[in-house]
Amino acid sequence: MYARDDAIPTDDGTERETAMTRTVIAQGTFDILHPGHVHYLEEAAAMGDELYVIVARKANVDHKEKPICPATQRRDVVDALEAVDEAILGHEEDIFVPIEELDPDVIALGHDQHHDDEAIRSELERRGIDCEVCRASAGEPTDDDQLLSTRLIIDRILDRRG
Ligand SMILES: Cc1cc2nc3c(=O)[nH]c(=O)nc-3n(C[C@H](O)[C@H](O)[C@H](O)COP(=O)(O)O)c2cc1C
Ligand SMILES: Nc1ncnc2c1ncn2[C@@H]1O[C@H](COP(=O)(O)OP(=O)(O)OP(=O)(O)O)[C@@H](O)[C@H]1O
Repeated sequence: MYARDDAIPTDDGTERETAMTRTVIAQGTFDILHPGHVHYLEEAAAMGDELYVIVARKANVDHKEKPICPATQRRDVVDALEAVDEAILGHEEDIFVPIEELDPDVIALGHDQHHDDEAIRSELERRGIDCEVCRASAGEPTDDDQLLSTRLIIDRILDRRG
């Protein structure tokens, strides 16, 4: 399934056909990357052709501890991942502004994100954005010592060095 127009040259170069690109959005805090983030972003990338990642602003992280790293650093590290086409800083006040600008085909919510899927769907509808909302799966540790959560990494640091 495709959505966004992309002009491409035909064999004789005189006319152009239309191909479509399926755009996916993932989002999150991404403070101290770990393999769970890689799992999520690779799964989100596989849902379409282009993956954009919205990196949450500190002010909007209000359901847990604020991130340690600045937003630009979190964005730059996410942007360097192979699965990611572009990471962008989220909007400070209205989280639907980047969605309106990017006009995605899919929003991939993380497996444990606190957002209510139905509330997001109805806000998208209200704003006239035609977009699927799906949930990604949880990445599991591949060995007992893996830390697939920023909070667990910070807890381990505090435990060992605090
Ligand atoms: C569809 C969607 C769009 C979002 N856009 C933004 C945004 O523009 N700015 C922002 O600061 N956070 C944005 N967020 C992130 C949330 O506000 C929240 O901070 C985010 O879920 C981080 O939590 P997590 O790291 O626990 O997943 C967005 C979340 C969703 C689901
Ligand atoms: N183990 C994991 N498997 C799959 N997705 C994950 C995993 N850990 C985080 N994610 C996803 O990555 C995105 C960003 O997550 P976030 O930055 O909150 O990381 P976190 O490790 O869950 O943080 P914290 O431990 O502080 O809650 C979210 O969509 C989240 O669901």
